[in-house]
Amino acid sequence: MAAVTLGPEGTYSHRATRAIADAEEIDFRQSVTSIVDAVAGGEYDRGVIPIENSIEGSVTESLDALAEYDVAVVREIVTPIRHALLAQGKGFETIASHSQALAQCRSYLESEYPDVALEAVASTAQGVEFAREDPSVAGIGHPANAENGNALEVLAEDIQDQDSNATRFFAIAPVEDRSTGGGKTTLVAYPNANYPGLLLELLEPFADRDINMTRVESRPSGRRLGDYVFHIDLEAGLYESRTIEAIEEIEGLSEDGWVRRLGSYDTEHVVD
Ligand SMILES: O=C(O)C(=O)C[C@]1(C(=O)O)C=C[C@@H](O)C=C1
Repeated sequence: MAAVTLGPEGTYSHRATRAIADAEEIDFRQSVTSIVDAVAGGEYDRGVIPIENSIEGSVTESLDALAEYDVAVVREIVTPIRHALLAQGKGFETIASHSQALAQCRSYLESEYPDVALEAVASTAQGVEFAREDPSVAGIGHPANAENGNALEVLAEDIQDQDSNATRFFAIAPVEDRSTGGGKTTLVAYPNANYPGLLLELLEPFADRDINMTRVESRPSGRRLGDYVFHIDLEAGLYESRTIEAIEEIEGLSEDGWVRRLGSYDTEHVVD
């Protein structure tokens, strides 16, 4: 199964992708949006994108791409994130990594390297590659990246602010692969309305049917200030009549906008 994820080799997204595709079938892109675009266009059977981190919260580029493109969510992959500081030696002046990783290590960086410049790059593995090429740069990423090519020193391990640090990824697929089977469902709703009680009305159909909502996140629609797209995750499948009925109510509230059912799926925990 041909899959695409955030590169280069060695990103956390790459590690998550190995749960659904063989190593030789995985290609890399430089941004989450280009991954979603490639899957929506049918270039790949699967794409893996980060959605949410336990310390830093949503990966907003991923949410916005899911609202913009028509794709299916076919699996949720949850993995622990344990960051290491990698460099050719101690003489670096810049630490390069993905903005999420820099934020997840904020306390460590403020206490150990208050004067070092932080540089946000396309991915953790990209930062590590810069460190491999340049002794003035250190990278933050998975410790296994130290051994890829010219070995780097592991200057510190487990530098994330919380031991329990974990990220949720979505495995996405072309829309034909949308499934109604699975214990969780993701929706994106754009009511294109703004009146007192709208959010309450969007939540009630689920509460009334005892459906547990595991996440609701609003993102700006980009059309005007105060206008939002809602990303909703449910602990229920689209094969259940209560889920269909609740979504039909949401569709009724969104007559001037739209509701997209991204699909139902199960969760996989990847520990390595
Ligand atoms: O840069 C990587 O290694 C990624 O796979 C991206 C990403 C993210 O966007 O959250 C994935 C997991 C970690 O939370 C840090 C970075």
